[in-house]
Amino acid sequence: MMTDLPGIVVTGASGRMGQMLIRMIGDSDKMQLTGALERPGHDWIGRDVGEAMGGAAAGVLVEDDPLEAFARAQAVVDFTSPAATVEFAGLAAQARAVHVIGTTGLAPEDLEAIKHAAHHAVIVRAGNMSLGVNLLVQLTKRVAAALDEEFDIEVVEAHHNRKVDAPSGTALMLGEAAAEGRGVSLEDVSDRGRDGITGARKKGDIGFSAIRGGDVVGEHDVIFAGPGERLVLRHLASDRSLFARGALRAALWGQDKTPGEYDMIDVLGLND
Ligand SMILES: NC(=O)C1=CN([C@@H]2O[C@H](COP(=O)(O)OP(=O)(O)OC[C@H]3O[C@@H](n4cnc5c(N)ncnc54)[C@H](OP(=O)(O)O)[C@@H]3O)[C@@H](O)[C@H]2O)C=CC1
Ligand SMILES: O=C(O)C1=N[C@H](C(=O)O)C[C@H](O)C1
Repeated sequence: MMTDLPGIVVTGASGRMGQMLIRMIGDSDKMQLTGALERPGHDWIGRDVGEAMGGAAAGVLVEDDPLEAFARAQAVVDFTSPAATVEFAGLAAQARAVHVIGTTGLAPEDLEAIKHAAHHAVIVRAGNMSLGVNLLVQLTKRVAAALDEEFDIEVVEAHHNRKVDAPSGTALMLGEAAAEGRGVSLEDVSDRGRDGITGARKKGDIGFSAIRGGDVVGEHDVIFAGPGERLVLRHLASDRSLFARGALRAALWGQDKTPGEYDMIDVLGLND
């Protein structure tokens, strides 16, 4: 039933995050699901999304035309793939819908395209939508600023065996925060994918390691390893609903904002 509540389109409706978001919107009294998208040819197209998910009818048919769906909505919540997200950013801007981007693995040229779309609409993008990780980002920045290069910084992350990108978006956020705290550019100090005779660790580098296995939702450690002591900042996610909750909060938060690119630090009011 159509009401005055903000209408949300979920892209990648059949995905792990897509299904979580659709369930959460169905349970919410602050928003309504007005669209569920999948790519052309997907076997859910034309089916009621609730029934396709194995539950009760949701009254929304899965469709494959993003612009038509975005034009009817106030927000697009998008956890898909980099190529899809770049396309959706242009279309959501055209429709003037808030675009919440959770997709990770975005290349520099993808980020450039998203930045361009944000001239015309509100975009909230974060590699992790949880309160805990965004607090950890702030903590990481502060600890990195307090410790000198005698402390080696390593970011270690673990995820389920279906994840396609590494390092995770969260690991990169944490690496960026550590670099910012140190007053350096992550690009200059990032050490990814050690293998073989690598030589000794370079002072000042920020290292990344990725573990993939089973159904791990998402685990991140930022290690500050110094002489005689080691400080470990850790976040453990045990339920994907925390990412969906953050994304839907961002979709509502963005409704009265001026066009531009925002992140979850803005949404959660964690700016220091
Ligand atoms: N920021 C955060 O807090 C979080 C971010 N993520 C990120 O979100 C993304 C998705 O994760 P997850 O849900 O686990 O992945 P899934 O693979 O389970 O879901 C992705 C969905 O997007 C669909 N999709 C891809 N391209 C298109 C397209 N062009 N049009 C419509 N649908 C499309 C896929 O369909 P198909 O199968 O047909 O390709 C699939 O249904 C990843 O980048 C992940 O890292 C995940 C959790 C939290
Ligand atoms: O792919 C996932 O699952 C997750 N991706 C995000 C990331 O790349 O950091 C967030 C979360 O850790 C789950």
